[in-house]
Amino acid sequence: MTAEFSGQITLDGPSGTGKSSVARQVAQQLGAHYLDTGAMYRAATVAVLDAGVALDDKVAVARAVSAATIEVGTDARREKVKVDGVDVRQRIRGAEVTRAVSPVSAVPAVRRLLVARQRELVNGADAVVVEGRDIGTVVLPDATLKIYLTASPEVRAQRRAGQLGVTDPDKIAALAADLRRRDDYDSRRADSPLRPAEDAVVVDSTDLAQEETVAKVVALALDAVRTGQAS
Ligand SMILES: Nc1ncnc2c1ncn2[C@@H]1O[C@H](COP(=O)(O)OP(=O)(O)OP(=O)(O)O)[C@@H](O)[C@H]1O
Ligand SMILES: Nc1ccn([C@@H]2O[C@H](COP(=O)(O)O)[C@@H](O)[C@H]2O)c(=O)n1
Repeated sequence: MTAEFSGQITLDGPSGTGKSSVARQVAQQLGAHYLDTGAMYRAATVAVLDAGVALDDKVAVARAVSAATIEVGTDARREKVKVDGVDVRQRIRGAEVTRAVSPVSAVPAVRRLLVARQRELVNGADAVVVEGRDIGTVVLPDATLKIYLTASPEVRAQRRAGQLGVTDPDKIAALAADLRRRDDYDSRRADSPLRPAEDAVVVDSTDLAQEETVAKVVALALDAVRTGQAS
C-alpha cells in the first residue's frame, strides 16, 4: 500500500472498459476509499423494479428511488450495496437490472438525488477513487486526477465474456450488443451524458493487462500529487 496519495481520482468510461476492477485496485494500492456509482444507479433500479412502475414514467421512477433507502459502501476491500436493508450485490449484476438501469439513470430527478449522495459519501474522505460515467464532468469537477478509460468494443465483449464464463460466439455477440446499447443510451441522454472531461487523461486499455492499467493510473495519481496538479 502507498500512503502518498491524497485527493480525488475520477474514472469514467464506457461499459466493460474495466472501470470497477481498476478503480478498486487503484484504491487498495493507494489506501483510498472507493465508490462505485454504477452500483448506486443499479440499486436505484432495483427499487424501481420492485415498485412495479413503468420505466418511462419519470415521475413514478423518481418517486420510487426517493422512497428507497439505498446504502453503498466506500471500503475498497468490502463491497456493500443494500436497498431497504436487503443485500442486493448479486441482484444488481443480473440481466433484469442491467436492461433497466440506463433508462432509470437518464431521469434527471434520479441523478440529482444520487449525485448529492455521491458527494456526501466522498467529500469527507482524504483519498478516494470514484468511478462512473459523469464523475469528472459533473460530480467532482475539481478532482485531482481524471481518467477516461477506453478499450475496443471487441476486447470489451471478450473481457465481459471471460468474466461471465461465456464461450458461445452467439452469446459473446449478444454481450457486445448489450454493451453497445448501454453506451448509446448513456452517451445520448440529455442529462450528464457519458463523455470525457476536457481535462481527463484518456487511458486506452485495449492492449494492456489489468495490472498494467492499474499501474498506469497509480503512477498518474502519484505524479499529480507530486506536481501539485489540480486537473
Ligand atoms: N487491461 C484491463 N483493464 C481493465 N480491466 C480488464 C483488463 N483486462 C481485463 N479486464 C477485465 O475486464 C472485465 C470488465 O471489467 P469491469 O467490470 O471492471 O468493467 P466496467 O467498466 O466497470 O464495466 P461496467 O461499466 O459494465 O460495470 C473484468 O473482468 C476485468 O478483470
Ligand atoms: N456515474 C454513473 C454511473 C452509472 N450510470 C448508469 O448506471 C449504469 C450501470 O453502470 P455500471 O458502471 O455498473 O455498468 C450505466 O450504464 C449508466 O446508465 C450513470 O448514469 N452514471
